[in-house]
Formats: sequence, structure tokens, C-alpha cells
Amino acid sequence: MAPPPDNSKTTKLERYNSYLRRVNSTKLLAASSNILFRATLLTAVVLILLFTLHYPPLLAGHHTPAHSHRSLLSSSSPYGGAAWEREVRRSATPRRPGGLSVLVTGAAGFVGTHCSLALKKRGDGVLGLDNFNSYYDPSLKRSRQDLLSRHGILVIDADINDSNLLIKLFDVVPFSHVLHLAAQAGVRYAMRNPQSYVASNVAGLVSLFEVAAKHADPQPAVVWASSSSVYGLNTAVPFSELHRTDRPASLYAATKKAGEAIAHTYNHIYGLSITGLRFFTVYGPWGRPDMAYFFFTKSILSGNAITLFKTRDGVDVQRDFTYIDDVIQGCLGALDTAGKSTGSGGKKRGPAQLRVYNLGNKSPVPVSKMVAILEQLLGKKAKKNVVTMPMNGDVPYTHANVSSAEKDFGYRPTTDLATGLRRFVKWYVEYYGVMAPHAKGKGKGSVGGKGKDVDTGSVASA
Ligand SMILES: O=C(O)[C@H]1O[C@H](OP(=O)(O)OP(=O)(O)OC[C@H]2O[C@@H](n3ccc(=O)[nH]c3=O)[C@H](O)[C@@H]2O)[C@H](O)[C@@H](O)[C@@H]1O
Repeated sequence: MAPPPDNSKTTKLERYNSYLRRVNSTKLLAASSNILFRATLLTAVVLILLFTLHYPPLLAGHHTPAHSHRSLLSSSSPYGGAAWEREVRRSATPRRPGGLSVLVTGAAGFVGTHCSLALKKRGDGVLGLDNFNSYYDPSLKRSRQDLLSRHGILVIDADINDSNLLIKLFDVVPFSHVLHLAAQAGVRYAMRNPQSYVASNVAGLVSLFEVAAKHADPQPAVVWASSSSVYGLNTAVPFSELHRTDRPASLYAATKKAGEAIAHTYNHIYGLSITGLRFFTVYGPWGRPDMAYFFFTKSILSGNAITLFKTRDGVDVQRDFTYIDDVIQGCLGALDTAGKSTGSGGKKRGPAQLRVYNLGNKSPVPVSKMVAILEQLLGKKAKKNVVTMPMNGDVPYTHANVSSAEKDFGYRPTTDLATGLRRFVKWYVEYYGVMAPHAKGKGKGSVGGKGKDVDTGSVASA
């Protein structure tokens, strides 16, 4: 009998072969994975390179200039688009026959808010523009914007130097008037931030005049805020529009004076109808926290000392303080009597109106008297530091002759400082929800414990 075949060797061989096959296939797999991985890496690098070349801003973050036409008018921007244009037209369209359509710059400012409301209340169309800068508490400007919005007035958050936006606005609305109140205000702050005055009061004014003269069709009539400070070192009183204004005492005053010269140029070359209003220390509810009457009120209530300036001769500094309601009447009077501009497309067709008016109170009051009135209204004594007026751009005295404004549009200021400050203090304590000491014991805490939602003061009566 033959012996059984020795299968052990065959089996081992087969096992070895199968082992070799497995090892080879694994190596093959590893090699092909390696190639695949490198190819994928290469493709990814090429794709990133191409993407970077074609879309740099997407990878580098948003470097589009803040005020570029694209950034403001692209589809992702709040400006431009059918809905935005509808809102702009709705706000700017008059509701009375023959009503004005007014672009108000600086609409969230003190005078801008009051004038916008007064115009809207009598049926004019108003569109506001404001850059909401932080020169003083922007939350106050936002509260004013809320107030305007409750009265159907849209305030666009943009700068007057954004000429593309201005052009767009004049494309959408044929404004009959511009009330140009946007400015860098404040006399003494000009020593700390001179460039902001040039940017707003010179460059911004030119930006507005350029668009109004060359792009707006029809050209609007422009009424704008100059300042009593243009009288500078003038000593003839009361200040008349015929007096010298070539010696400004501050850079602020110099930029306002420059504005008056620039206005002359745009009137002369392009036929723009332009009226400059020289405001005299305007005060009242919803006022500017950088002004003395406002921050004195805050300091008196909180027990902090105030600094009172005296002239070098030891005389009290005086101001022709002018109440906001009177100034509103002046602004509206100037708008109503403004002649039409005569040019179009940057070409003058005939002579146009160029005017300048004082809007003051005809009644200078020493600053120490203003403080005494506040002390009485607040029921609390001020802690006073009396110092000689530093060289800070201040002038010792202002006093307006307003006969031109009276003759041309019936401007007659009627509010004395005590009456105006009483209305201001009433607004102040309500708005800030603070308690004036004299109001203690009148029940419900503060005079107006409502806090920041108030809609009172002269605004309600304007
Ligand atoms: O009518 C104008 O042309 C100008 O009026 C005000 O300027 P000003 O009159 O200096 O108003 P405040 O800054 O409120 O000062 C009022 C008075 O208080 C005095 N004052 C101010 C600050 C202070 O700490 N102490 C002090 O005695 C000033 O010398 C001034 O006589 C506005 O701030 C300007 O924007 C405006 O253009």
C-alpha cells in the first residue's frame, strides 16, 4: 500500500504564497493611498492659491473702505435697494400742498431734531442724515433719533463727506431745500481736535455744496448753520451782519467763517441759493451736553465744582443765550423765504440769493446769572471756581442785532433765559430720571421719573 501523500509541504507552500499575496496587496494599497493623499494635498494647495488670488477680501477680512460707494449701496448694505428708497421717499414727501421737502443734515443733533419735528408737524417732508459721532454721548443722539422715528422721520446713519450717498439721495428725492446743521460744534474743543473741524465744517460743507450744485436736479436752496463766533474780536455791539468778521478767536470760528466764504463761491459760480444763520449760544430741552448750561446742571446736581470764566478785566463773561423755540422759528422763516437756486448740472443760469442772518436773543446775560437761575431751579448751590478766561478761543461777550431776520421773515425771539432754563431743567430731570432737590417730597420721587422715554419740552409744543 502506498503511503499517504505528504500534504504538509504543499499546504505550507500555499499558505506562504497566500501570505505573500496578502503582504503585496497591503503594500500596494499603502502605496496607492500615499499617492492619493499627495494628489489631494496638491489639489487643495492649488485651489487655495486660486481662491486667494480671486477673492482676497474674503480671506483677509472686510477691508472695503468704510465710506465707499460699494460699501454703502451694495445689496448687503442698509442703503440702496427698493425698500430703502421707499422709506427715504416716504419720509421726505410733504403731506401738505406746496410743502417743502427738506434734507436735514445733523438731524440727530440738538437744533436738527427740533427743526425736523417742527417741519414734519406742519406737513413738510423731512429726511435726516447724521453720523452719530461720539463728540458727546451718542446715546442722546439715538434717543433723539427714536423721537424722530416716532414722528415718521427717517434719519440715515452716514457722513456728509460720503458724496456717493448724497448723490444717491438726490437721485431718489428732488429735495426743494437742505437744512445743513451737521458740524463739529464747540469752541474750546477745537484746541484738542482741530482736524475734526476741518473735516466737518470745511470738507463736509464742500461735499454737500458740490452735490447740491452739480448733481441735484433741481438744485435745492440751502440754509445752513454759521455761528455768532464769526464776530470774534469784533467790539462793536450789538453785532450786526455788517460788522467785521475777519478776526475769529478760535479755529471753530475760523471754519464757520470759511464756510461763509465757501458759500459765497458756490452761490457765485453755480447759482446755489444759500442762507447762513449765525446762531447765538442756543439752549433748551434735548440740548448739547458739551455746553456750559448743560454740564453745569449735571455738576450742580452731583455736587461737583464748576469753573466760571471772568474776562481779564475781571468782568463777567456774557452770552446772548437764545432759546431753541425761537431758533426754530428763525430756521423755518429762513427756509420759507429762501429763493430758488438758479443753476443746474453745475451751470449757473442767473443770479441767486445769498443771505446771512443773526439769530440771537438781543439780550446778553452774564454767565454768573445763568448759574444763579440754575441754582434756583435745581434748589441747590453750585460750588464755583472763578478763573480768568484762559486763551481757549472764547470771546467775552455776544449780543445780536436781529433786525435783518425780523424784517425778512418776522424773527422775534420771545423767551427769556429764566423761562428757557426752566423748560430745560424740566426736560433734564425727566430724561435722566434724576431728582432735583427742590422736588423732594412731591410724591413719586423725581420731577419726571419716567427716564429716557420722555417726549416733552419744547419739542411737544414746537
Ligand atoms: O453761539 C455760538 O456761536 C456758539 O455758542 C456756543 O458756544 P459758547 O457761547 O462758548 O457756549 P458754551 O460753551 O455753552 O459757553 C457759554 C458761556 O459759558 C462760559 N463757560 C464755559 C465753560 C466753562 O467751563 N465755564 C464758563 O464760564 C463761556 O465762556 C461762555 O461765555 C456753542 O458751543 C457753539 O457751538 C456755538 O457756535
